[in-house]
Amino acid sequence: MNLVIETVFKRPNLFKLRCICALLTKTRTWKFHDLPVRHFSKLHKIDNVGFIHVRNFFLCRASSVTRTSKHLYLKPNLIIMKLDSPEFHSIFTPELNCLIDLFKKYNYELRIAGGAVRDLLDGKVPVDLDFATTATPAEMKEMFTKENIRMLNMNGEAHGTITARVNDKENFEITTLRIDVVTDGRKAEVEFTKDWMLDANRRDLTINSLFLDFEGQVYDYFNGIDDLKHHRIRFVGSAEQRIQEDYLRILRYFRFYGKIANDPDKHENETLDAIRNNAEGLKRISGERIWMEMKKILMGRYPAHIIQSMIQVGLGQYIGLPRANNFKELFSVCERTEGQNCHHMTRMSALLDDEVDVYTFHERNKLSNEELQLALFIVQHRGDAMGEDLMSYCTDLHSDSSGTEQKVISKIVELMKYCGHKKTAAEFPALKLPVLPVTGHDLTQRDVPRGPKIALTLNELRKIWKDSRYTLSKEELLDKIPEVLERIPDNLKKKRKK
Ligand SMILES: Nc1ccn([C@@H]2O[C@H](COP(=O)(O)OP(=O)(O)OP(=O)(O)O)[C@@H](O)[C@H]2O)c(=O)n1
Ligand SMILES: [Mg+2]
Repeated sequence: MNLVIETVFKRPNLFKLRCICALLTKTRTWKFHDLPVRHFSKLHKIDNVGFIHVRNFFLCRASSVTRTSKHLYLKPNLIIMKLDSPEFHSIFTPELNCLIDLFKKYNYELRIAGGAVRDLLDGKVPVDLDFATTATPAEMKEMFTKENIRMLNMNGEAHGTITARVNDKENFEITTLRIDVVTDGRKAEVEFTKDWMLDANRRDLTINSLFLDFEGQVYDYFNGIDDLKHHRIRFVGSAEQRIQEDYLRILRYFRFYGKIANDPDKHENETLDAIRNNAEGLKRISGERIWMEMKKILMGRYPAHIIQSMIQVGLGQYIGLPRANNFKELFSVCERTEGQNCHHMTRMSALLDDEVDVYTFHERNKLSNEELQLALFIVQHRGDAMGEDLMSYCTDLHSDSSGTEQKVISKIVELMKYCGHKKTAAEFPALKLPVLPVTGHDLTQRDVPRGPKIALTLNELRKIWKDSRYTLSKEELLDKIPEVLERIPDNLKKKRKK
């Protein structure tokens, strides 16, 4: 297939354009089909819908020209490879086979898209499958209705997504091929298409722009297979443009870097520049979405290197880490927690210097209460003089901490992981912890007035019990009530009111 160039100029300057063509092919005919897109993207900028910009001149494209409205598109070289791995064969459930037959029957194309193709090529069984189709949402709805297949949650319809529940057993999310026509950095207005290349072209990374049919053929328009093979994370076309369509892609880039790259710190300068120039756009992204990505980065590969790179390109202030600079601590904690199955917050705490940092981070990322409490706990206790006998330190900490037994134990275990005390982290949960032998009920039986005095007395008794190394019996503790009560002022409530 020979590609003959057509040109569409904003400001026609044929001469300049021809010079560039000549540079590439030494003829006036461009032969894109045997050049990977990346090859010429150095000279040209490929924008969000596949235009090529040649040094400020609007361009062009060729072959079986695809037109939408007034534009012409570049048709990049399509690479097809065959996948025949056990992982690929493992995806075929009876429900999926049923879905495939249905789309065949109605003559619509259906392929697996995005992350699942990437994972299969990487030898992994994908967690979930995303599907792409040439059928429009209306056509899908008609087909599923005719075939008595239930559809769920119609919220995604405007963006082309229909969820079908097959055999009342398995859900399939199927999205119509689309072009993101207008984007505001978070969500897009879309136009449906039948062209697989255009759908690939709207996606974030080359490794996420692959399609897979059910014969095992992988369709690759943007060199995703080669990038995956060489552990490269690249945006499809222009990084700036891809980021500006959805600023969350900045974090997705770093997340996939942690998943795919095999060098902790080998980002392409061009990509980092685009991220640096667009970092501010993250302001518009909700804390929940940011935190979702951050959690995966923290638990992926090279978390310390990646988060350091993120802060160095200026993301800190937009992701709730305006003061973060203690990379030494981050590196140590990530190293110490390697293979420890630690909580993501344990690693994150390394970059939070104090409680103010924790609350700043919480404000941006809307942490769960469990995450917030864990970060506060680690920040408060990581500097404790823990002594030689760590089990004893943990037992005391347990006795001093409020909260349900299980929650306190898990916070202590995380603290031990943070500090690199692996043995204690593993053994502490199995330790039979001493239980305070007196309860609030025992105190009321001994005429301690109800109200705040009960809790205060219990606390005092707990301290006495701890000082005895948990040896005092119930009776011995109850005998201490009078002396404890003497230390608690009578006008407790009045004082509080003041
Ligand atoms: N901001 C985004 C989010 C998603 N996508 C596209 O939509 C696909 C599916 O998105 P998602 O399920 O969020 O990510 P996956 O790549 O499938 O990764 P994961 O394994 O985390 O699901 C991606 O592969 C990518 O092609 C995108 O282009 N830009
Ligand atoms: Mg996915």
